[in-house]
Amino acid sequence: MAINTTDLGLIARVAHLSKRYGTGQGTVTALDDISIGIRRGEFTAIMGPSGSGKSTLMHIMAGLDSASSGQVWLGDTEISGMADSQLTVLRRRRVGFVFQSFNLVPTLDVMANIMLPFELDGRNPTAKEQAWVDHLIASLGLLNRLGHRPHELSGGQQQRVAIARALGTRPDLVFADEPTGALDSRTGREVLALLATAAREYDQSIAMVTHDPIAASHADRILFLADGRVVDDRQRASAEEISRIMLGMESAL
Ligand SMILES: Nc1ncnc2c1ncn2[C@@H]1O[C@H](COP(=O)(O)OP(=O)(O)OP(=O)(O)O)[C@@H](O)[C@H]1O
Repeated sequence: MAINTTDLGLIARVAHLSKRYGTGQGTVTALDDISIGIRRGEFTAIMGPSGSGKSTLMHIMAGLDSASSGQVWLGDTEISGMADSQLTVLRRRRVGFVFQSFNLVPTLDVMANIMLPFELDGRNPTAKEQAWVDHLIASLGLLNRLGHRPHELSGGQQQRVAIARALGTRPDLVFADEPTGALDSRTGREVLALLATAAREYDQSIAMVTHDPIAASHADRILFLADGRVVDDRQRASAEEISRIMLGMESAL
């Protein structure tokens, strides 16, 4: 099936995606025939109760895990069925990650952490890319921290370094996995505002997995998963509305 995701305004798409773990009676269906698209330039939150399949969906869309059946596209590239070596290169060039635990390299300073995706790709940034990285560093307030190691920074500062690293190569899609999970609420709000700004001002597509209604309320769109299926799809919602939807989902389980 040839699908041009770009024509659909989508940066990523899954069709009839299922993921099963184990075999026989012990089989767990983590994702059950999901078909969704992530829209280009949007900040999308993926929400759902514990065990609903959020991380599994994100890992498969990011090429970190394989599907049991169904198809997965990043841009116009079908990644389902790709060899691991191809996936590694694709992730390096076209995907950015922001994790709850920041995942910075402790022995590298801030500048080296931010430049790591270029380093891993075995190349120097072009002048235009370096200007973009410099802009990110300045706008994320990291200019006077460039020589520091991660342990010398606060949690919020470390997450800002991780965001600069994720946006630096202008990836097709940034995946954020509970990016505010390790931060206090005020610092968490700042990080969410930065992600929302990246989508609005830089047209950066972002998919964020979270179980926090306040975090999801910063997103342009919220996909709700329950039991491995998409059960709701909203364009913006308040934290209160999201909590109500989540409560309804949990009582229906
Ligand atoms: N490697 C694995 N082996 C077996 N089962 C797994 C594996 N990974 C996930 N699962 C199961 O798949 C289902 C979905 O898990 P997943 O981690 O995607 O949920 P989640 O919504 O991200 O949960 P949480 O919010 O608790 O992180 C769960 O029932 C989980 O136990």
